[in-house]
Amino acid sequence: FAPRPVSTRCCKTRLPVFSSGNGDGARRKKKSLSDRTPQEAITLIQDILKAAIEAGPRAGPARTLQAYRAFATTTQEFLPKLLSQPSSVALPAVLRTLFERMGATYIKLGQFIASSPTLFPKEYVVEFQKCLDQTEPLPWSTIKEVIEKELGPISNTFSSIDQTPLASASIAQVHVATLKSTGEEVVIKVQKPRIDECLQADLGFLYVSARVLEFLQPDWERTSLSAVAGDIRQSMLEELDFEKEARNTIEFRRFLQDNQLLKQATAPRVFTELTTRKVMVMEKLNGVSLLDQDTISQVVQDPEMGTNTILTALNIWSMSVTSMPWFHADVHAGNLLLLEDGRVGFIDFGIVGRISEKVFRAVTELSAALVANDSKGMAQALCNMGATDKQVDIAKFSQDIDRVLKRLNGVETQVSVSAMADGSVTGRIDVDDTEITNLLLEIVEVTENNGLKLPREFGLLVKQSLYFDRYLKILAPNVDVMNDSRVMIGGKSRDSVSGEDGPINGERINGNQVVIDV
Ligand SMILES: Nc1ncnc2c1ncn2[C@@H]1O[C@H](COP(=O)(O)OP(=O)(O)OP(=O)(O)O)[C@@H](O)[C@H]1O
Repeated sequence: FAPRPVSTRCCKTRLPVFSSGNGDGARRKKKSLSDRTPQEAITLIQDILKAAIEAGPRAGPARTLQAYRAFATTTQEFLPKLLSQPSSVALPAVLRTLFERMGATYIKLGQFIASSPTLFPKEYVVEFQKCLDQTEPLPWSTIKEVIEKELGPISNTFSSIDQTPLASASIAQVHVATLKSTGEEVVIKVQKPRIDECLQADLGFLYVSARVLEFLQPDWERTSLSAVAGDIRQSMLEELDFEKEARNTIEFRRFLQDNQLLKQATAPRVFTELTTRKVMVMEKLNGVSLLDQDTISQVVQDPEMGTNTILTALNIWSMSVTSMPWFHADVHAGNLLLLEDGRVGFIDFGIVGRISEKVFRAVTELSAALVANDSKGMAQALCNMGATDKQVDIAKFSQDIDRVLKRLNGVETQVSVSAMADGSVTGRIDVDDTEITNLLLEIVEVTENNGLKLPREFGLLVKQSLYFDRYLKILAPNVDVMNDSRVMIGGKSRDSVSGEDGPINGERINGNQVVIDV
């Protein structure tokens, strides 16, 4: 795994959309999203189609056909209404539907929008949360071809492979197999054929990204569009590189090992000799998704287990944020497993986030202020993190923060438990992603209303923390994160902040302590 230099060439490419040649650049900068006309939406959709078709010769005829179909079905569905009653059509829904139908590149772009509440308008962030990344599995013969091209004849390495996939998403398909050499059960994550060409050779892709960004964020003086386009490109290329994902997984395991955490949590052992950019072979973790219904029934019968599992996951994730150069930025329920041996399993290190020194320092200040219930301090920390060109009214800002915090504490959790005829208990939890996003958006909104623009990396971090907040409320309802003396925020317990003895940094991870880095 020799490190590859990251090309920045595309980030510097002069994109058509940035050109001021059409003469209306200055006017456009003053527009807001609500000023967009249906005709502009139609032109955008046509541009997307054109870019996808132009990429056809390199991405394959199937891609061109897919683009035509997506365009035809979406316009058939929405165009008549868009022309006759524009106000009755929700543009975010039109774009999201189109993206899902256009395939991998656009699904990934949609997910980027969904995970960037500091960059995009609320209605688009909420709508793109629904962007589905589940696809029809590819036939086994296609997947087999990829494996054999990358690793040689299957029979040389594997004694058996389950031809029915464990999962299938836009980029990869996952199959369970047994290693011939040791008899160990493994999973093979296989990149779908031509996906890399489709994404990378999509000549118009960066142009389309910029067009979409410009459409969603007309006020682009505040945001550096070229930087955002570069960000999207880089995060997509990273997801396409399984050697990179393997390195991340290995680094996370090393972090667990160095901190003596392997007894509480693990990440799959990667078989580097069986890993390429397109295929990754790793240890199969035996467990169930943390919020799987069957798991919950176990948890309900043994509440301590649920509490310990989620506290451990939260502790470890938070610690990794503060002590590693990157953090797992996609810890949704499907990527956290409760293993048969009681440990927590972290999987899928394809999407990671990085925080700069400046944000890291501000997050630490923010955490300390949060622990001390010091909303003025929180306002100051957010000021230190964000960008602004005017004076912020700290007193008003801190009052607004107070209101959001009160609402954060008041979030209801939906847990239903039923007793079955055979005496067992089952439970069901409705995790409402939209509500989590709304809370995050509220923080961002309050900050923006006070004249500050927060960096995207902060959005990723807060979103993960809000997920954990929700899991805690579900699985460890007796832990009051904001007031419990066992809770550690930003590496300091509430007691230690108020001058009493509290756990020190090195002792942060134990079953009873929670570390929250906002
Ligand atoms: N090491 C593993 N052990 C057991 N199951 C695994 C392992 N890796 C992946 N899986 C299963 O395969 C599914 C998909 O894997 P993964 O999340 O890595 O793929 P993905 O294409 O990046 O999906 P997404 O981005 O939608 O989460 C997981 O949700 C999990 O059920």
